[in-house]
This record gives sequence, structure tokens and C-alpha cells, in this order.
Amino acid sequence: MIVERAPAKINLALHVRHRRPDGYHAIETLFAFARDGDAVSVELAAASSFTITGPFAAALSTLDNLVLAAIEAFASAFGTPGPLAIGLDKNLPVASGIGGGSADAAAVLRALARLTQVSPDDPRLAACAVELGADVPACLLGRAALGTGRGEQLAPLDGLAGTPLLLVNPRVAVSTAAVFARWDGEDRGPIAEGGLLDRALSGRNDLEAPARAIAPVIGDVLAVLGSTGAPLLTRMSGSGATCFALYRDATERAHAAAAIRASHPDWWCLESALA
Ligand SMILES: C[C@](O)(CO)[C@H](O)COP(=O)(O)OP(=O)(O)OC[C@H]1O[C@@H](n2ccc(N)nc2=O)[C@H](O)[C@@H]1O
Ligand SMILES: Nc1ncnc2c1ncn2[C@@H]1O[C@H](COP(=O)(O)OP(=O)(O)OP(=O)(O)O)[C@@H](O)[C@H]1O
Repeated sequence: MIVERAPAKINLALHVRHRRPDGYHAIETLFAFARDGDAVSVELAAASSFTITGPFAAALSTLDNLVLAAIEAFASAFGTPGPLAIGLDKNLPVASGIGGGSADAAAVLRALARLTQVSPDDPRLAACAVELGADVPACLLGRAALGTGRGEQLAPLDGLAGTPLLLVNPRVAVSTAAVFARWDGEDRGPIAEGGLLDRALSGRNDLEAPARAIAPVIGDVLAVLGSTGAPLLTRMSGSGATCFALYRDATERAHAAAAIRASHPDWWCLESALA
């Protein structure tokens, strides 16, 4: 059996530049990844099956799922590997700005490439990722990168691996398309040059205001994260509603997590680190 991790994607900064003729938005974003996330398993079997386990399994369909779309995309590009038993361990909240579905799709592409001895650098694999969604190429790369275009043009970046990270979601699903549709159309400028933390600190998430208009509780999450301990950076990721904080050390992260779990026991809270 082949197991591939599907780490949560974080947008350390997300600048929306303009709406393109194809309806997508040109973005500039600092992608980073957590050490934790979902996991996908794949093996050849007598008959096809797809099983979802984990804390967020109930939020997903086994019939309409990015995992199945990724298998289809792979089969169109490389031929069908045969009947597959697929497992998805769903640990990340769904429709939450941390790319769970995109991470799962990318993990499937990586797993099928290993199963069929396709090179992970095969350009047809990257083409499958582009077809599956704007975040899937970044998730296929799986390391910090500057993303441009609609997020698929990637330039790897170093600088923050190991930084303690806290992810907090108020358990409100937010539609990415609905948030982009509410963006005010104003280009507030590019991401600055420099080291990764400085670039992130001087950056923004331009989807925060439209996401907060849809889910005002995001403002509460940001306020609580910003006022608990002394984070290096607090921000919303992607189209929300998950927000994150970066810390100097694991003790500060643990204190913040304990305080937030006590004050908001209904929120999802994951202690992790940047990959
Ligand atoms: C917000 C981000 O998560 C930042 O990393 C991504 O830009 C969104 O990536 P994603 O969830 O993989 O997005 P997709 O599934 O490709 O697109 C969902 C919808 O979001 C909008 N969308 C997405 C990406 C983008 N650059 N411009 C857009 O306008 C489109 O309406 C699209 O129909
Ligand atoms: N395996 C999957 N995991 C999560 N969502 C999935 C999956 N398959 C299909 N979906 C659907 O895709 C939509 C987006 O889910 P996802 O969790 O990837 O969003 P997101 O975290 O907001 O992503 P992004 O940060 O890329 O905007 C959801 O509405 C969900 O129903």
C-alpha cells in the first residue's frame, strides 16, 4: 500500500491583483505547508473502493470528491492503473482555506505516480494538477513557494521551516468562489522582496475583508489569535475561515492553543509547524 501525506496549505500572504478574462483572479501568494494534514492511501485491488475516515469524514461525499477527480485526471494522462482501493484520512476541516481538497488531489497524483513508476517531475503530472484546481500545483510541489498566475506558477522559497504554527477554524465553511466574487476589485500592490518572514509580515490577505463579510466570526478568530501570547504573525489563510499564527517557540504555541481551547472549545485548533 502506498501512503502519501496531504499537508495543510497556508497562504502566508495573498494579494489579489485583477480579475482575468477566464473569470479567475491573478494572485500573488506566499505558499507554505504545515507538517500535518490529511493522508491518502492507494493500492491495486480486485475491485475499486473509496473509504473516508477521520474527524471530518462526514463532511464529504465518496461520489463527488477531488480524490476521484485526481484519479480520473491521472488515468486520462497515463492510462488507468487498474481497480484501486483508496483511503482518505480527513483531518482538515472542509472548505476552510487550507486547501484540504487540493492537498488530497495532489497526494493522489503523487501516490499514483509512485504506484505506476511515473517520475514525480513528469510534466504531465503537473498538467493534471493545473486542471484540478488553482491550489493543486502548489500542493503537488509541497514546499514553500511564491505563487503567481492563478497560483500555478511557482518559485520555491526557503526560510521558515520548523516555525511553530497554530491553525484555528471556527467551524464555518466558506466557499472560495463566493469570497472571490466579493473582492472589491482594488489592486493594492505586489508582495515585497526580501526574506520570507519579512515578505509575509509586510503582506496582506486581500480575501480577508470579503471573507469576513460572509463569515464575521473570522474577525473574532483573528482578534483572539492576535491577543493570545506574542505571535510573530497572525493572518487568515486562503479564502478562510481558517486563520493561523506563527510563534518563536513551541511553548508559546502550546500556551496560545491551551488558552484558545479553553475560551472557544467549539473551534478547531491544530498545533503544528511549518514544513
Ligand atoms: C484562495 C486560494 O486558496 C489561495 O491559495 C486559491 O486561490 C483557491 O484555490 P482553489 O480552492 O484550488 O480554487 P479552485 O477550486 O481552482 O477555484 C474555486 C473558485 O475560486 C475562484 N478563484 C480561484 C482561484 C483564483 N486564482 N481565482 C479565482 O477567482 C473561481 O471562482 C473558482 O471557480
Ligand atoms: N477530498 C476533499 N477534501 C475537501 N473538500 C473536498 C474534497 N473533495 C471535494 N471537496 C469539495 O471541495 C470544496 C473545497 O474544499 P477545500 O477543503 O479544498 O477548500 P479550501 O480549504 O477552502 O481550499 P482553498 O484553500 O484551496 O480555497 C468543498 O466544498 C468540498 O465539498
